[in-house]
This record gives sequence, C-alpha cells and structure tokens, in this order.
Amino acid sequence: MAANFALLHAPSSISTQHCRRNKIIHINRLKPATSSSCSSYPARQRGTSAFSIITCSSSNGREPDSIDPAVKSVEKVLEKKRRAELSARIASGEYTVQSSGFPSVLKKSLLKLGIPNEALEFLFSWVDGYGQYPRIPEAKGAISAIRSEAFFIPLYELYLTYGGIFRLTFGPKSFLIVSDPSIAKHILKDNSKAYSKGILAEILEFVMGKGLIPADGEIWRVRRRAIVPALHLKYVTAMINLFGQATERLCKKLDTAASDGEDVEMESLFSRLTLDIIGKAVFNYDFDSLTNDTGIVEAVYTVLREAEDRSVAPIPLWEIPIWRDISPRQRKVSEALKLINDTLDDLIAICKRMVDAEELQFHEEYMNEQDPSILHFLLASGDDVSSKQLRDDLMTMLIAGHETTAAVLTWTFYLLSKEAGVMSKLQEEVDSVLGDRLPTIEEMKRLKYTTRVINESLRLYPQPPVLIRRSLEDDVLGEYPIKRGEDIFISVWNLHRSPKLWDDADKFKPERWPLDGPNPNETNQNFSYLPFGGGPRKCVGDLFASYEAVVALAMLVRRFNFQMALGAPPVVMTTGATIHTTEGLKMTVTRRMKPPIMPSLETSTLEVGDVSFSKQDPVGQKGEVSTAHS
Ligand code: HEM
Repeated sequence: MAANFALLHAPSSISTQHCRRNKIIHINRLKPATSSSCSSYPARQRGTSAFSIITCSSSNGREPDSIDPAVKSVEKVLEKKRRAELSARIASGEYTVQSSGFPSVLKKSLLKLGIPNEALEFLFSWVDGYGQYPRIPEAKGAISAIRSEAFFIPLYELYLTYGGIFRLTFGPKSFLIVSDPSIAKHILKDNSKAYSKGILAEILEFVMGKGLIPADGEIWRVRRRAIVPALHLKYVTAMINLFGQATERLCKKLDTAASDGEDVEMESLFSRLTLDIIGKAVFNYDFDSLTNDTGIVEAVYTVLREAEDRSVAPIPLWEIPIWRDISPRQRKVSEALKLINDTLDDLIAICKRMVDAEELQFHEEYMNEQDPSILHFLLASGDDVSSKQLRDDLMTMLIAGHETTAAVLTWTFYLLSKEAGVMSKLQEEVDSVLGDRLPTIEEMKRLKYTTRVINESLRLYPQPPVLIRRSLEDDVLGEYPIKRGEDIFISVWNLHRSPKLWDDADKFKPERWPLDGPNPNETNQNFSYLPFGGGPRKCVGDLFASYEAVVALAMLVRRFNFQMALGAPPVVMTTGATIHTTEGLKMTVTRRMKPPIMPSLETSTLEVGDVSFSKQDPVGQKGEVSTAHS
C-alpha cells in the first residue's frame, strides 16, 4: 500500500517556517544506546543456524540483519531502557528549551523569582503577539537520533508528552505530527480538498507515476472514478476463490515443511502469497512466486525495496542524474522497472485483444469469467486512458495490495503466537464454520471471530503506520492555524495505540470488538481506528484485503499449529512502506490432529465495511462493496 513516512529529505520548496517556537525538545542530545554496538559481534546469516528454515529460493528481497539472537535480546533490554529514559527525560522537560531572545531571558529570570510558569506562559503569549492563537508544541531533533529504530516509535513517545498535534523540526525541515482523531478526520475527510499527498507523490513518482495513490487533483478524480467500480461485489466474490487456491499452494508448502520438521520463515512466504494473488487479481498474471523465482518476481522486489528505502533515506541521491547512471543499484532499479513495464505493456496488449474478440455487453457488475482481473474490467468499460496511465494504475495496485496484506498476516501470526487463548478460540470457529472446504463468501459472514482477529491485528499494526499529506492552503487544525505547504504525518500508529482512546491499548484483544456489532471502521470509530484511511482517499481494496486476510488466516490455522521456532531471532519492527520485521518471522509448523468437524448450519449476519450481509439478503445485489465506493 501507500509507501511511508520517514521522508526526512523533504524538498526545499516546502515546510514554511512560520510558527513561533515555544516548546523545543532536543532529541539530538539523546544518544541511542544500541546502534553502534552491533558491529563488534559476530555476524550470522539467516539459514546457517542449527535449525533449517524453508523459505522460497530467495527471500522477499529484504536482507536480514545478521546478528546473534543472544546479542539481540541484550540489545532489546538496552533499547527498552533507553526508551524508558527517553520518555522520562522528555516528560521532565529536560529537553524542552524556551525561545532565545529578550522575552525568553526575561521569562527565565521571572521564573527564578518564583512567578508560576502558567502565569508567565499566558503573559508571554501576548508579548509575542500571538495571543489570539495557541501555538503548536514543537520538538526539534537530528535524523541520527531516530534512525536507530522504526520511525513511528519515537513519535509515539513525543505524542504522549506533546499531545494530538506537534511540530517536529529536523534542521531546516519541519513536519506536523497528528495523532488526534478529530484533526485526522478534518484532514482526511471534512477538508480533504485542502490537502495533497505531498512528499509521498514525489517519492513514488519513479514507480507509480500518476497512479491512484500518489495522484492528486483532476487526475486522481478521473482515475478513482474509473477504478472503484472494477472492485464490485461480484468481482470480490470471485476473488475469494482465488484467495483459497493460492492459500492452498501455501498449505502444500507448509505441509512439506511439517513433514520434514523444517522451520518456516512466514514473512517472506506471506509476501509471496499476496504477490501471487494480486498479480492475478489486478492484471491476470501468475507470478507463481511461491514456487518459482523468475526474473519478474525479483524485479518486483527490487522496485519495492527501492521505494521503501527512498522513503527513509536522508539524502535523495537518486535525484542526481549522474548518480542514476553510475550507481549499480540505481541501474538495477532501472532495469527492473523496464522489465515490469514491458511485462505490463504485454499484458495490456493481450487483454486488449481478448476484449476486442469478446462480444461484450458492459454493465455495472461486468466480469469476464476467464479473466476477472481489474485490467479486463477497465478495458472492457471503454475507459479512455493512455497506456502509460493504465500502467501506472496497475503498478500502484500491485504495490498497494501486496505488502500491506502480507504485513497484516505476518503480524497476525506473530500476535497469535503470543496468545494461545485467542488461537484456540479462532481454531474452534474455523473448525465449525469451514471444515476442510475452500471458503466462500457465505462463510465470510460466519467467520466472525476470525474477522475480529484481523480487525485487532490491524489496530496494533496498521499498514502503513503513518499517512502523509501536505496542506494546499492555510487552514486551522484543532485550535492551531497552519500555513499552506505544511507537511503532515497522521500517525495511525499513535491513534490506534493511544491510552486515551483504548483500554489496554497495547493488548491484543479481538474481544474488544463485539461479534454481533458492526465491523469496525473509521466512521463508526470516529477516526480513532482507520486501518484503511478515511474520506475520499480511503483504500479502494479494503473489502478485497479483509477477505484475503480472513481466507488465508482461516485456512492456515485450520490445518496447522504455529509456534515461534526454537532459537528464532527476536521479532523486531523496522520501517518500510509497511511495518516489517528485521529478521523475519521464523515459525515451527505442525499439522493439526483434529478431524474435520462438519460445519454448523446456523444463520448469521456480519457487517463488513458499511454493508450488512445476511443469508436472506444475498450479497451482490447492490454492487456497493465498501465505503471506498461512495
Ligand atoms: C490489508 C491490506 C491493505 C491495507 C491495510 C491498506 C491500507 C490503505 C490505506 C490506509 C490507504 C489510504 C492511504 C492514504 O490515505 O494516504 C490505502 C489506499 C489505497 N489502497 Fe489500500 N490497503 C490494503 C490493501 C489494498 C489492496 C488489496 C488494494 C488493491 C486491490 C489497495 C489499493 C489501494 C489504492 C489504489 C489506494 C489509494 C486510493 C486513493 O488515493 O484514492 N489496497 N490503502
């Protein structure tokens, strides 16, 4: 899905510094305890430990950190200590300094004389001439201070101190960090026209061009109107079969691993499962990456990793034309892009021929049975679009729909490995609803607890953890006026884990979502829960992705038990377009002994998105599959 946020190299044209400083935190004075300590320890490559691991012939393109597990756990403890110290020091105000200049000196002197700080704050806000407006709290730091860990973690600690909106300044760059549901709603929904994708569009241009995620303005409006109808309910229903077949292939792989007593690295397997699914679903191409490692699969991962690395790189070297020619890495990226683009051009040409040969009667729920792909729908609809734009859209959906769902499955299995009670409840439901059959849309309604497990996993690990916007005009966020050109990060991570918004915010508790209640979404949770974004730019694949995750989860836990492998490296988060692990999710898989249980015949209703399905009201009548279609 949408690439990420740690975009610290914002172009100089943005980030107008208009806001007076009052609170400034010096993150750059804080020394991360762990970052440099690793190099003195012996390196270990994945797969060379005493445990054999089954993966695909290569990883999903991500190099694991080769660090001894024992060293990692020491580092983890140090890391926890460092973070606790950081929180304590931020909270104590040690890193909060006041503005320089005469008013600040005067204020310090008056403080020393014992005048209460609150009184001085009030008085000096008028002296500064900003009395009519409160000023946004400001944090200041150095890139090095946060590069040692996933970017959204320090943002969470700052949020706990500075609240729902604060400014983060790195040298000349400045970002607004939003963690307040009503401000998020204002930006994403109520005043969405006043915001663009900003830095995100700049970063993703090389791979997505003017595709739906980075596009803004008229191009976005036209493309969204063309693409959303392609994901109609009949299409999503057909996709459930595809999800089942692809998961079946993964089950076979796991079956072999279980027989051979080999551990499996689930993150890369999920990445390949979802790549196979999205290739077929979007342009009818079988990557078959669960069994093969063809050049095209490698090319997709090369491009994906480049997009992620660009989103966290401090200096945009790739913008220097000569660098693009001399850097072996950039040359590899260009070659990968060419291969993917050529393949997409071929697929578009093949599909055009199919559509020309068809005697088609296009209608709202049009779908070609042999090729139900989104590409086929778009061409059959007579969509008047250039090949370049079509390619950009396909590429966007390939990326948007691939690593997001893979990350959801990875973190769901990680969470389940820690909560045996949730796993047994889940298996009980799947046994009774599904038996050993491939799931159908009817079963989606009845896999209520399975759906809640995914809902809760998306709360704890939102993909992506931060949404990016740029203000196109002056606006007011909460009580704070802001100028045009502000870069904004809406931290979904903070919203989803806020102790102000959730009981036991860090706890994995699918039960927090009542089984007979509505499917949680940004509307019924008032923007404190927004796994698929919200407003006009909400994910177009929300229902598709939810079903995909539910089918894969149900089929896998039906057949197997999963445990963290003995001696597996600790599971540590790292930042990409989505939340990855640093060293994969190594699990031991065993076949379940339980005989299949016949499905119960109970009739039930489950609301998915804003649509309520029931047996009496068969799906597919209205063609409205989710709020993305509004
Ligand atoms: C669990 C899996 C997924 C998650 C968590 C997810 C999440 C999101 C989020 C949060 C956004 C909003 C981004 C923003 O406002 O900046 C988004 C947008 C989008 N997603 Fe997804 N997504 C998932 C799967 C998919 C799939 C399967 C597809 C395609 C079939 C897809 C296609 C898109 C597109 C095209 C957009 C851009 C919409 C626009 O800007 O109009 N996503 N997604």
